[in-house]
Amino acid sequence: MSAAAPATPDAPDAPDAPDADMVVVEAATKHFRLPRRGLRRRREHVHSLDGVTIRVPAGQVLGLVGESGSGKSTLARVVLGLIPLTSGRVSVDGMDAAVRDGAGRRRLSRTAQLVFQDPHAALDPRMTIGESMHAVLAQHRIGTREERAGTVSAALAEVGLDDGYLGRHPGACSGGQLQRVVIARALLLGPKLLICDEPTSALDASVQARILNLLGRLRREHRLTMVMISHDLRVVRFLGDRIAVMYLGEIVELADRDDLFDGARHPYTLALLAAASGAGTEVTGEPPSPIHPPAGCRFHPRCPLATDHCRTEPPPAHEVERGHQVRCHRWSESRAALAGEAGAEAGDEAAERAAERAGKENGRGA
Ligand SMILES: Nc1ncnc2c1ncn2[C@@H]1O[C@H](COP(=O)(O)OP(=O)(O)OP(=O)(O)O)[C@@H](O)[C@H]1O
Repeated sequence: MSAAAPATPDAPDAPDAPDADMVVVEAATKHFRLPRRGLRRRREHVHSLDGVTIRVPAGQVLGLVGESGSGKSTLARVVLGLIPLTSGRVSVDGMDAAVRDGAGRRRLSRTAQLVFQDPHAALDPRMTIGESMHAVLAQHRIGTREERAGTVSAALAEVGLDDGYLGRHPGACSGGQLQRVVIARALLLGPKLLICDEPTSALDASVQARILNLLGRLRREHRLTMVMISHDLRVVRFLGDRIAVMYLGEIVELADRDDLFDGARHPYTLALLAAASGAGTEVTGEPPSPIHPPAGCRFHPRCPLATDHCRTEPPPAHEVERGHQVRCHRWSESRAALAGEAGAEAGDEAAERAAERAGKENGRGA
């Protein structure tokens, strides 16, 4: 948890009752083939996504959290249809995300837009902000020149920027201003789904909170469905209605926000929560290779509760409560077992401190 805490933003209201699924991901697997190296005959693959199944109802915000390399961005890219799946299926607002023809691609990009981490990389430094925004509408053949100008100004106004920004180049703007421009540009086509991939992690702490508040307001006003990707639990907690925790290409825990934050069951989620609250350390050990994922439960080499069963049998997704799924064999005892362990560790530390104190006192007495 290296990012600074956003200042307390105004909590967004819950959306109206969601009706249909905006995003449906069914058994999505993405293995990137690596180039052949040396004398090795077999091609190796990076297991970036393995059997991910998830739905995002219209109007909901899904928070997607997990450490670097867990597959969050890959999931975003397959939902946007930017990369093909190895197997499985993804649909957005009823459209197959694997669509390849031009008209289908345009329809998908009008429906689903991406806001990613680095706004400097998202905008062409040679174009003014006005030109970058006009280009999106022109590409989709939307409106006359005058109509486009009105649409661009309105989009900028929505994110709190005036027409003075139209003639500026990205280099003349701050990171926060540019992220507003990127968000305004994403809204130009009237999307139903906004995928935000670490939208605040490149920004200063004070700016982070303002951008999160902005996204919360836009989500309400436009009834947007969102996927909010972050390694920072505070970000997904602020905006997410449901939270999915990813580890090495799999969703290991999925629950409504409060159920996850108050009743997590997966040892990986519990370690993330403990680290975020300062009550524990970061998850120990290196993440294992995504080229040769561990047998059984993928988390077992780093899990304090792992048994032989965990080392050999991949856990299914257990529905531990309505809407709360956990991929862990030991879900029923994990909270108590890990609390016991944290307690034991705290006890050990206290004992060590007491021994140290006793040692010093003895030293003084001698
Ligand atoms: N084009 C690619 N070719 C090979 N491997 C890739 C490719 N894109 C991603 N990967 C690998 O897929 C795995 C998942 O990457 P991904 O970027 O989805 O993770 P992430 O959770 O978004 O991480 P981060 O927070 O660092 O962006 C990683 O091991 C990554 O190295």
